[in-house]
Amino acid sequence: MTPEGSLLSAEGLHKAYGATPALDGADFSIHPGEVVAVMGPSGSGKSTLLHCLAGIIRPDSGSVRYGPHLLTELSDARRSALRRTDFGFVFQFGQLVPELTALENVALPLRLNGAKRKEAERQAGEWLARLEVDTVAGQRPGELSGGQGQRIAVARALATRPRVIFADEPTGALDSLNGERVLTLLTDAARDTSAAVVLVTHESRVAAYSDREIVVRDGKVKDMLAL
Ligand SMILES: Nc1ncnc2c1ncn2[C@@H]1O[C@H](COP(=O)(O)OP(=O)(O)OP(=O)(O)O)[C@@H](O)[C@H]1O
Repeated sequence: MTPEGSLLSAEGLHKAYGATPALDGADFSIHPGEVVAVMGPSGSGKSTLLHCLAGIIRPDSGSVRYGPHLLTELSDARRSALRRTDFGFVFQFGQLVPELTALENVALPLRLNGAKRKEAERQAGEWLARLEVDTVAGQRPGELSGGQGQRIAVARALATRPRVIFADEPTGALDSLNGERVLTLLTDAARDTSAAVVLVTHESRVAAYSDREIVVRDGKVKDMLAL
């Protein structure tokens, strides 16, 4: 299955950790600008699916295609280069560099992609304003609230204008008001920049921010519409 016009698609993914199967023939596809919520019980394989789609881990079998690239065939170096230029990541905890200020954290991926310091910090400042955390630009992660930290993580994920954003329980550590705010900002900004979002979540209210929901169960993917 390579659904017509999809940006990222996977077919027949299998992955086991020792004797524990995590993915058992999972298929997936997402279109440019689409927000897909990945739901499912704990241990069903959601994070493993996300890591395979993002080229962080290689499945035991099956293929992942991103645009013209067959991710599952690329070398580790090519996959990491593609992750840096084309993908953005937001996880539940601890992704900010503790020694850097909020502004420097958001500027970092731009610097890694070759931007000069001044230009990287100018763009980072714009993203902080957009995520409503420009007032804490000079503070370090240890001095921020959980909600502020996640907004900065979202700003950092969006700053390089990735084609795909992978978010694994991005609001898991936040109260519901902060969580909803972060999700609104993430999905609005993604839609504005036509980035696709793969959003792994336990919470069904999060699915309200998506265009489509899928459920992972026992390592297989089911389309909610088909259930
Ligand atoms: N690094 C690992 N080593 C060994 N087993 C693992 C590893 N990562 C995941 N697993 C196992 O693979 C299965 C799928 O895990 P995965 O984290 O993908 O599920 P999940 O749906 O994201 O779970 P949760 O919602 O609890 O985060 C589980 O049985 C888990 O214990």
